[in-house]
Parts: sequence; structure tokens; C-alpha cells
Amino acid sequence: MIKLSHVSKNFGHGKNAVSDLSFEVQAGETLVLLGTSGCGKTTTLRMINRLLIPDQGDIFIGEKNIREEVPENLRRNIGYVMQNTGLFPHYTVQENIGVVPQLLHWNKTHIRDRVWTLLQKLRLPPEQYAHVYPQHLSGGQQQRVGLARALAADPPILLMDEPFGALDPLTRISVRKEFKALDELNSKTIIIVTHDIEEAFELGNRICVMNEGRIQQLGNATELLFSPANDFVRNFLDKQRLELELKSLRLLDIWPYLNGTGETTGILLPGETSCWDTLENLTTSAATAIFRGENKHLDGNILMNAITAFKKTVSQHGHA
Ligand SMILES: Nc1ncnc2c1ncn2[C@@H]1O[C@H](COP(=O)(O)OP(=O)(O)OP(=O)(O)O)[C@@H](O)[C@H]1O
Repeated sequence: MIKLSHVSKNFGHGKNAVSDLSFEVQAGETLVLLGTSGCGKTTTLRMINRLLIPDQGDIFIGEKNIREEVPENLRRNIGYVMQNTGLFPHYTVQENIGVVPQLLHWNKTHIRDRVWTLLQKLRLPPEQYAHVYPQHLSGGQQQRVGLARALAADPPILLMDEPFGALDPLTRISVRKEFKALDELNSKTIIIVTHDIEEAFELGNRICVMNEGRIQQLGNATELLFSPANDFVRNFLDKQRLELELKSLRLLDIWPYLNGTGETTGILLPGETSCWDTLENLTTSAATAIFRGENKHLDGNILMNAITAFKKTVSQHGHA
């Protein structure tokens, strides 16, 4: 568990970079810090790693206040993925990934085994890539090596600063997909910094929207979309709103508003299916929603009407 309590940081030129930040990230949870450039995301991440010390407030990892922790011990439990990978150009891929295990005095065989395992998991065949230098890798491959390096000593906490920021949009989507499927991340506590809204919604269990060093809202996707705390959050999400809503709402969320008859036609879509995937299916086939033993026939109109009715109810009565 990571806990920030009333944390502020000022770099000595007027405004605070971060003001009165309080939040908790539960063990095994992925929290995304989302906001425009300069809103204090990186400063927050660097304070958790003690690369920066807050002027006010406290940060706890588990029960321990990190002010009382030796930075080297603290960082042993934290993997840090930097925006521009931060790979050492004069080290091979294997040497880059082995940096922390080396500091921890693992023996050579242990380091090599771990590096090779990670390269395999990240789809970089070790025979081909272990002895290559970073400049001979593509951006996506360098990013994977950066991730492997952060994961090398299997830290319980992972901090990631714009991990996919330097990648072109297509590579970004595919590296993100691989990242999500990585078994090494199961049960890790992760904080990801991004300015990419779609990325935040795809990766975060919860999202912390920041502006000018302050938290505007911290919540899950549906809370941010359907119960925005203020105009900033509403406006920030507006450009991608329809797509985000369709991706975050599941059939079971709008179940009471689906007016389809009980007949079963076409493919069966379970209640957990997102409205986005449902629409995609409906373009090629008839479909029936199934949830808790009940069937409802679906078409585009039934779906969109149900979403509209759901939104109307939430705007009148708040999010359940
Ligand atoms: N070492 C520093 N010295 C002085 N000012 C700094 C320093 N680091 C950050 N700042 C300032 O603090 C504010 C927050 O910066 P920060 O890098 O945390 O924002 P960010 O949300 O991560 O933005 P970006 O996505 O552009 O990195 C900015 O105004 C920035 O100029």
C-alpha cells in the first residue's frame, strides 16, 4: 500500500508544483496519474521514490514513513520506468536489465537466468537481443528493456513515468497490450503517469485527474465519466467521451434499461461485455445479451437508448 498524506512541493519559484496531495493506492492496484503537462505528475512519482523530498506532508509505503527509510532500501522495493527509458548506452541489453540484481550481489548465473526469462516474456528472444546495445533497438524494444530492467529484482511496487510516451501510436497500442498481459505484473502495486486519456482508462483500476498540482478527482472510469467532480474533469474528458463511455459501460451496467425481448438470436454476449465490443459485434451479426440467466435481444437502437436512459438516471440521481 502506498499512501500520500497532504503532500506539497515547491521548487522555489512561486506556485507549488504539487499542493496538498492525499491518496492511497492499495496493494495490487494500478493507479494512473492523469493530467496535462506541468500538472505535477512526475514530481509526485519522484517523491514516492525519494528522488525528491516533499516540503510538507508524508508518504507511507506499508506502515513505514519513507522519510525514515534509507533511500537505497526503499528503491530496492520500487521499480522505476523512466519516460525516455534511461538505458545506459554503453551497456548491452543484458547488462542494462541486470543493473539492480548486480547491486544486490546476485550471482552471475542467477542474473543471466532472470534476464533471459524477462526477455522471453517481453518477446525479445534473448539469443538475438541480450548482447545488443540499446541504440540498435527500436523505440518499442527499448521501452520493453526499460520495463524488464524495472522488473528485474521483482519489486512489489512499480512506478512508471509516461512509459509509452515516446512510441508512435500503433506501437504504443501493441506495447500497451503486451504490458497488460504480462504475468510479472500480477499483484504488483503500480502507479503510471500519463497525459493520454485512453491509456489511463485502459490501464488504471482508478484514475487520479490532476491540474495545477492538485487532485481534481480520483475514481474509477465510470465515476469520472458519469459523476465528474467539477467542470475541469468534465471538459478534460469531453473530446473522447463517447468512446470512453462505450468502453467503460458494460451490458450489466445498463441491464435495467435494455428493452430487448427475451428471444435468442445470433451470438450470445455475457453481461461483462463492454458496450463498445457489443456495438462492434452488432455490425456483423445479430446478438443477444445474457446476464444472470436472463436473455435480451440486442440491436444498435436498443443499446444506444439504454445508454441514454442510464446516463439520464445517473445525472438525476448520481452514480450508484
Ligand atoms: N527540478 C525542478 N526544478 C524546478 N521546477 C521544477 C522541477 N521539476 C518540476 N518543476 C516544475 O514543477 C511543475 C510540475 O512539473 P512536473 O514535471 O511534475 O509535471 P508533469 O505533470 O509531470 O509534466 P510533464 O508531463 O510535462 O512531465 C512544473 O511547473 C515544472 O516546471
